[in-house]
Amino acid sequence: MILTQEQEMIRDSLRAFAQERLAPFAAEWDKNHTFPAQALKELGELGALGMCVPEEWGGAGMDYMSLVLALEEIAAGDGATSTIVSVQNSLPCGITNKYGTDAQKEEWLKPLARGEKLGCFCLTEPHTGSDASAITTRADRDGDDFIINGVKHYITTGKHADMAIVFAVTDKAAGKKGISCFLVPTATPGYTVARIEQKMGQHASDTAQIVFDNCRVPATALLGKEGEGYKIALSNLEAGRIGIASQAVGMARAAFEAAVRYAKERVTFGVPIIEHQAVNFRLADMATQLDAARLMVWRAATLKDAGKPCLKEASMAKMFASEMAEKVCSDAIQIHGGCGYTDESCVERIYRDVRVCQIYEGANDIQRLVIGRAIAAE
Ligand SMILES: CC(C)(COP(=O)(O)OP(=O)(O)OC[C@H]1O[C@@H](n2cnc3c(N)ncnc32)[C@H](O)[C@@H]1OP(=O)(O)O)[C@@H](O)C(=O)NCCC(=O)NCCSC(=O)CCS(=O)O
Repeated sequence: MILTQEQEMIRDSLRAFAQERLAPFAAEWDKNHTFPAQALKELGELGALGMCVPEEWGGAGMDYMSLVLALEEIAAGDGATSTIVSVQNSLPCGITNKYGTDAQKEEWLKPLARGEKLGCFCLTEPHTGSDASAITTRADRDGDDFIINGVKHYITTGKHADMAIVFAVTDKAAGKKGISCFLVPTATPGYTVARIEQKMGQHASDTAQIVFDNCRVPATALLGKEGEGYKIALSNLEAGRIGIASQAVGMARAAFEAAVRYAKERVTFGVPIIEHQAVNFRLADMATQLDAARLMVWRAATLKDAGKPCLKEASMAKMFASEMAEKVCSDAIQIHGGCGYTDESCVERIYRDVRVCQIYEGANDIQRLVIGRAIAAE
């Protein structure tokens, strides 16, 4: 696959930014659980927080391929930052751009796309993750308003976000077609950050539990039509999953590159360990798996840019890339030996950071279900 000159430029400029402004700080952010606010501001100025939003709405007006190229580079610098950027682009920006009214776009999409404001995506609930249509958060009509009550769980940027895309049941009897989507400013009374999760990795990105307690929003806060929420969630998660796949490739690439550097420096039995066939063959397998995953990401992004269906290809890319990434990071630890298991090297952090790519925005068992269904329908 050949990139355009513009796509190459985007990749190169994000690579330079990530290596200068993210990678040197990633270990410290991880240790201190520091939210990368300044880096996000700078990424916003580069246009990386609203990459596919049209220029008239404050975005960079680029294609999806450019977004996945940017996400790989950002993830190679810091996995946690890439998650915040991926969610912001695919979900708050993606959904507000597609379904927002001009007024909603003026108020929210412009600052989101410029990185002046952050958004989050509230679908998952404590008892409803994979089975997304079983959510119980309610939005009850009260005159010209809706009143939202319920609990959302594992919400990326839930604490730092200025707005939330919230899915809630407006008509219980209608099942999947009774779910609606709302744009909720997080300053609205009744939006409460109830808990911050203590995670295995990605410490620089907050993952919050949000309680909606009589959170009143006007009916004009609806995104799309009443009852369209489930479809909005699933169709945008399809795009989000390509982004997650690209993040997995970026994190795995960073671990692979660290392993190559170490293998050239570390001497055993009188030679750099890269000259030992066991290490050299391991690196060969890692490089091949990485390339395969990247090609799957690029294929899904190309289909999306062409407006072609890519549900199966997006799920395949997410599943393959995230599982590849765990293996490549584990191999990178193995090549580093003892120091790979300590914070002396970056690979133990990347291994922790990348693990969640098999879980969030649709666990890989759900990706298998989506792929299997598509095969059965062909
Ligand atoms: C497990 C599921 C795959 C099950 O899906 P369903 O069988 O319940 O869905 P369908 O009946 O097939 O579809 C419903 C409706 O939506 C339309 N649809 C579905 N996919 C698409 C698409 N890609 N593009 C366009 N439209 C689509 C479909 O045609 C139907 O419409 P009609 O009825 O025909 O009009 C599913 O529940 C699933 O994917 N589960 C996983 C959920 C998930 O990923 N959760 C994680 C969310 S991330 C989160 O909340 C944390 C926040 S974070 O910060 O990221």
